[in-house]
Amino acid sequence: MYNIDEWKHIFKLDPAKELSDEMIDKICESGTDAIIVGGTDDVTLDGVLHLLSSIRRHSVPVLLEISNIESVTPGFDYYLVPMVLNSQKKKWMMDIQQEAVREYGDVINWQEMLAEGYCIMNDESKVYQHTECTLPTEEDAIAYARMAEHLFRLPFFYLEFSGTYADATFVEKIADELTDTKLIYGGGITTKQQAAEMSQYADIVVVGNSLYDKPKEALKTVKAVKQTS
Ligand SMILES: CC(C)=CCC/C(C)=C/CC/C(C)=C/CC/C(C)=C/CC/C(C)=C/CC/C(C)=C/CC/C(C)=C/COP(=O)(O)OP(=O)(O)O
Ligand SMILES: O=P(O)(O)OC[C@@H](O)CO
Ligand SMILES: [Mg+2]
Repeated sequence: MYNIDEWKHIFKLDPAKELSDEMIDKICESGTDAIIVGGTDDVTLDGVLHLLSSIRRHSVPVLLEISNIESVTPGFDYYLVPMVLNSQKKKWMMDIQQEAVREYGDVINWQEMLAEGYCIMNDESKVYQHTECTLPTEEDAIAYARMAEHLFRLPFFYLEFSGTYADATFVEKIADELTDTKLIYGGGITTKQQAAEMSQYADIVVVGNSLYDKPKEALKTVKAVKQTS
């Protein structure tokens, strides 16, 4: 339906946080390639439906990044299924997803499902603590990237720095390991310079929290990424 291979920039909106209708309109008309609806805490069906109905007034593609089964609803273009590679618990990598497929497997439209291998690098982020991660070294992260590409053949490897900006040389090293699996970088992008820098290495950059904290600057990241490509 959409050419995901051409996507470079995505905004991530959290169903548990407030944004004005005016801001949602600006985000949707910013030229971003897609919107992800997703978050860690307090993601409810009501919150997801509320955001979806506002975003659907625009033509931008919209994806639900599933954080719990209770908040999944039809109406999205795609569904991202996180698998947390550096969790200590099999639950967050395999079991929770297996339970969902066991329950709903007969009705899943597999064309709409996209798996993401998450490597969570900020030990202070909510998602790191929630999914009971261990902090990878550079060698560990490279190994996860190689597994995503060569063993699991995942469509996406998500280098997650949620709330903090990474060292670009580290992101470059991870990018060098990936050919078919696309590298998504997310974390701490608040300026157009940062967006442009990460866009040199990641296939897709994701901008989340700065939409809530520094919205004017966040909106400028779209153009910065498009100019780099
Ligand atoms: C369309 C339709 C109705 C289909 C029905 C069939 C169906 C239900 C299909 C689902 C198929 C499937 C396999 C689903 C998996 C279900 C599931 C529960 C997966 C769990 C995924 C997971 C490991 C979640 C943990 C949390 C996580 C990784 C969330 C991702 C989002 C994220 C990283 C947010 C960042 O949060 P953070 O920045 O730390 O937080 P704040 O910004 O709030 O500070
Ligand atoms: O909120 P920020 O830090 O921009 O991170 C974006 C995204 O990777 C969060 O899942
Ligand atoms: Mg967030």
